[in-house]
Amino acid sequence: MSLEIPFIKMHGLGNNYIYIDLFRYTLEEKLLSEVAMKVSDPNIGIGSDGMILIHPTNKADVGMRIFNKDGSEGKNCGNGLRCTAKYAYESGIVQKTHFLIETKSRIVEAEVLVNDGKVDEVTIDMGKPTLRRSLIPMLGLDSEQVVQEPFPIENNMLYVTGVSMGNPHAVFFVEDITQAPLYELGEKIEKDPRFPERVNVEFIEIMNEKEINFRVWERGSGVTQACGTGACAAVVAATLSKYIPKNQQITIHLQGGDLFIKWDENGHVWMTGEAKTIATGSFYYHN
Ligand SMILES: N[C@H](CCC[C@H](N)C(=O)O)C(=O)O
Repeated sequence: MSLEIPFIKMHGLGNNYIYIDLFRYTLEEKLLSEVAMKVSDPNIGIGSDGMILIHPTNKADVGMRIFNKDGSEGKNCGNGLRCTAKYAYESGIVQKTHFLIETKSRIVEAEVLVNDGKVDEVTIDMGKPTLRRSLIPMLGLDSEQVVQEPFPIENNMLYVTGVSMGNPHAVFFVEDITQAPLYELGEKIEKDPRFPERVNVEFIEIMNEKEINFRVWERGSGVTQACGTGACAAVVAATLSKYIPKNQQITIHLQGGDLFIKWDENGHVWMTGEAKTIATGSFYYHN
């Protein structure tokens, strides 16, 4: 079977995905995982951190599904949400600047900043973090929160803070971000049995009460330039650890650039950042 699949490649701070507009194209469910792996491949595909589907839904103005480079389906994607919002507005799927996006794990509110009909910046109300151990999910005696819990791994003693933004994150504090064991321990932590659904792994360095340095090893995609849900999880973890105050805008310095995050007094996490279009075209799928 051969398919010519129209795509849009977009990124948020270098976290790039191949987007397929299912308002205008239909792709069979059984092909999704394989197509995600194929489009993500830099040698025989287009090259990306994964694939994102922008789809009709009766639960919100637009729906978003994310697939990682390894074909696994994630349940939320902060950079993907900003790019989905940009595309939905610019393509006319929505005719308003404030609208709802459905993800696998929650419905979020998006606000696009428009200049000359183009969206360069998006703010998303990412909703409330989930902190209960069993809902992150993380194995062990259930508890309301997992904050800097000893996490022995490969002869290292790390201290893990667990946060779900609809997808699971394990946050570790380091003294110097340039020494973060991203490649040495990223995949080992991602696939550690203490995380039954695997986990996204963030190493963060607290610079001051308003700035955090950040690196990420993503579940199913490895090291990426940025992770929006991870940046939200970082602010929640730093607040729970009492390194930063609540209800203050924090600048997260990711490899690909800065995100602006605030965990407000109502418990909602807000994320503001760029969304960029790289290319459009056709992907030729064969099986
Ligand atoms: N890059 C995404 C996160 C992808 C999460 C995915 N790796 C998962 O399996 O949860 C972001 O900007 O939030």
